[in-house]
Amino acid sequence: MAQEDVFKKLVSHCKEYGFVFPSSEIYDGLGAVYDYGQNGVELKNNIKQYWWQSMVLLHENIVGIDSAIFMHPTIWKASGHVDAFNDPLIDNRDSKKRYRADVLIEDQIAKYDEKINKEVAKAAKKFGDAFDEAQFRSTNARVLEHQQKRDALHERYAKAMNAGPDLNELRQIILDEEIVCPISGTKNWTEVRQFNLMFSTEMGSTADGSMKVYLRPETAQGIFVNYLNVQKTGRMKIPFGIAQIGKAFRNEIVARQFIFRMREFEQMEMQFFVKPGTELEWFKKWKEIRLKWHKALGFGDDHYRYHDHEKLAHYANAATDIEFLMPFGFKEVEGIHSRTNFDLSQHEKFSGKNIKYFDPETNESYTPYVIETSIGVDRMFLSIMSASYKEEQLENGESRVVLKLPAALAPVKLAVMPLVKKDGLPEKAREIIDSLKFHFNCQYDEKDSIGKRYRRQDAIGTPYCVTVDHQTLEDGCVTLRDRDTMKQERVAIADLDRLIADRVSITSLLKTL
Ligand SMILES: Nc1ncnc2c1ncn2[C@@H]1O[C@H](COP(=O)(O)OP(=O)(O)OP(=O)(O)O)[C@@H](O)[C@H]1O
Repeated sequence: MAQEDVFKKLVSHCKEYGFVFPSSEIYDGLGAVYDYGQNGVELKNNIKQYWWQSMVLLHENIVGIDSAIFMHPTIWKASGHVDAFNDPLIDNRDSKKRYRADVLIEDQIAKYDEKINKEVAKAAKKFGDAFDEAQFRSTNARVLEHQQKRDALHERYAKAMNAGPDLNELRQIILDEEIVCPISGTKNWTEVRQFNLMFSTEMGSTADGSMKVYLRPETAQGIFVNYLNVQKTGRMKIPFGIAQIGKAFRNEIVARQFIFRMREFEQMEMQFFVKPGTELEWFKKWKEIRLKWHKALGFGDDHYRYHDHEKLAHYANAATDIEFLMPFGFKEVEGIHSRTNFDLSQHEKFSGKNIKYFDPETNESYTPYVIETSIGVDRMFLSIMSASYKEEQLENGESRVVLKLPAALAPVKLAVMPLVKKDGLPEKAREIIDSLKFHFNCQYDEKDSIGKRYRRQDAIGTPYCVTVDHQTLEDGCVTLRDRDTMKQERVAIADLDRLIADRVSITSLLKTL
């Protein structure tokens, strides 16, 4: 099945099974804003717990905070967001649609790649085993032509972006490449303008004199302005980290690909404060720690890659993304940045307060350097859903949709089902739930045939199902069914907790780190 179709199916599955709903749906939705349903919120909470515990439980020098969304507006001046948190925007005069100029050009670069890959696939089909891909790429005239065009475009684009970006040049590239609007099909483009991504609102009544405040576009600044509070009250010694999970808001120009790019989303960020000069060593360590965290979910190492940044933001001296293989290609899910002492120095300058760290061992004061790990909860959610969604053909000719979620992240861990709705079986099933519900999330289900009930649980990723039958009342045993193997075994009710609790706990994942 084409990857685009898989993605469409995933989006409708998310809605049909209570994972993600478009926001304000009965009012026709709100662009790039989504709500999480009964299963989505459980999965999301489990992802957050996995991240939080891996940070604050496993590292004695990392603690958490929860700072407010509203912050003093000067913070965003100091951080550079007021002046420089922009995307280059271009409108098509005919469709009245708005695009990111950089994205239009990046899509054009991807089109050359598609053309090259098509030529390669065609030749592979033609020559079969005798096909030498490397030689074909370096000798085929059509491939060489596409490669040349792509590389020239890439170079010109990189130069334009490095220059600030150069808005006239971005527009010229769009014109020269004859990029058309996907809606109107025309090249009737406006000038390219800078567009600030922060949402703003007014705080206080106008009579008192209101103040323009921003909805935070990242959670990190709440950590920077509190770092000394935490350091002093927690008696933290460098190196130490502060973790935070919270909402962030960006008025994205082009919001597409479902929950990949949203206007309201959630971030899990950790800022690690280190001694100047040691930051690149810590950057390397955090790159490794974070990739291990992702890989522990068991989707396969081929789903991940680093993308080291060649072009660095002015405040960074190293940066990499962890990319995940989504149905629409490798995409960033997490950024790891060595942010130097830029943010803390800026806050020192703009606030006029001394926020240097005093090192009791060396008796020196200095502004720490910072390594940041920053991951989007919603993007992580999408990556997990897309890697877990499977359509399987069964031996008996039937098919099933199953979410092979890591058991520790699954919304429901165990479904308990009485074979029939009588003879005391429902009561027995509820008794089992009552004894297990304090340890993990159980669901009672008595409607429809057992087969249908299994399919419903497969579709939401429930790793285990238990069936209570007449024999249960006599021997205290139930049938335990495994989601992935679909194998069934007879086990004693008394053993259920021992068999399941460990495998479905976040702790089981943390122990592999
Ligand atoms: N609009 C968004 N919707 C959902 N998640 C987002 C959004 N913007 C950023 N994130 C998440 O927050 C993480 C850290 O934010 P960061 O500012 O480094 O992203 P970014 O480099 O601006 O992302 P992108 O290049 O995709 O816009 C990203 O890796 C991503 O997982």
